[in-house]
Amino acid sequence: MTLTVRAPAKINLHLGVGAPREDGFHPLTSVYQAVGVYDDLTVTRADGWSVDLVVADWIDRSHVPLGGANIVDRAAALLAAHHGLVPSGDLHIDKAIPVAGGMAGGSADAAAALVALDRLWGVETSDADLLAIAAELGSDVPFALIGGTALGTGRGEIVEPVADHGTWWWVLVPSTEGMSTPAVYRHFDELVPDAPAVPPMPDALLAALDAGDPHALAAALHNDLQQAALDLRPDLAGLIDAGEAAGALRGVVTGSGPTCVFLCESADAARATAADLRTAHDVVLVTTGAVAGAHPVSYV
Ligand SMILES: C[C@@](CO)(OP(=O)(O)O)[C@H](O)COP(=O)(O)OP(=O)(O)OC[C@H]1O[C@@H](n2ccc(N)nc2=O)[C@H](O)[C@@H]1O
Ligand SMILES: Nc1ncnc2c1ncn2[C@@H]1O[C@H](COP(=O)(O)OP(=O)(O)O)[C@@H](O)[C@H]1O
Repeated sequence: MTLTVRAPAKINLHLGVGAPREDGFHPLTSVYQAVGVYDDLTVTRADGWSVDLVVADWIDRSHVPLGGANIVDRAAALLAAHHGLVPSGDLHIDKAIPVAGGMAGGSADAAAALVALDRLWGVETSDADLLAIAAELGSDVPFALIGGTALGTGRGEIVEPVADHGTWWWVLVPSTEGMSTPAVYRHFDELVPDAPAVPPMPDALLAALDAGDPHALAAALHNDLQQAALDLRPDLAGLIDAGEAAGALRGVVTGSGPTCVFLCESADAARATAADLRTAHDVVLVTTGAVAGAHPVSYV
């Protein structure tokens, strides 16, 4: 039996960050959207356990740990332990989500592994248990399971879908060099020593999503980590200006960066913005959101 599960990248339409909790995590008010850039995970029955990887030609394979240190190894171990099993299977990752790019590629792989191994092992984990295991793996993993557009609270792991009546056109510009999420949060703490205990709700953004209005959404996009990311990567400010000058309604850093995402008014506007940005950047992707969370695409 061979099963392929596809999991999407996420962007943060809103990322409100509060003061660090006692456990070191930051309380978040995040609006996630799953976009059409995917990692595919293929699992095949085997007696032992193995993980291998291929990457898109613009991704540096050496940035993805193998040999037991990949997040999919932890996903397999947690799901197996939940059912009193030992992990088994050959798992193959086909990666097109930027690594350490603020797009939750590792989280997507973890979510895909949970969905794929649940089927491979025939263990029929409940949705509630799968979400709980996902939350143990990482703050962004539950969202990768549900996809769509969702509000994330707690440390980002408590997710609920929100009304979204738009088809949103995005231009994405990843960087070849990733950024460390903990380092960006640490710099945020230096920049904003008086962050609130609970970041406020992004009411205007939620209304723009419900209305399907790209101009209102563009005006409401917000990321509390953006200044910290720009301090650590000053070149990104010029990229955001260039995307907006090329016709995007608005450009922002996604998550802890360094990927910058540009909301465009239409498919044509996205293609034109991307063409302009390609004169200076090797990798410029055009995509839409919202798309589904981790889901099987082939089963033989
Ligand atoms: C910043 C965000 C925004 O969506 O995305 P990315 O930029 O990583 O994609 C997330 O909060 C990243 O979530 P994720 O990458 O799953 O984080 P985790 O594995 O849970 O935690 C990694 C580290 O990030 C920091 N962290 C993460 C989440 C959170 N609410 N507060 C934190 O301070 C902690 O230093 C933690 O040790
Ligand atoms: N399957 C995986 N894909 C990508 N990175 C992984 C994976 N497993 C572990 N990692 C580690 O997790 C780090 C964060 O990866 P990623 O999820 O791509 O970024 P981000 O947290 O910015 O969204 C990487 O730098 C890498 O060391």
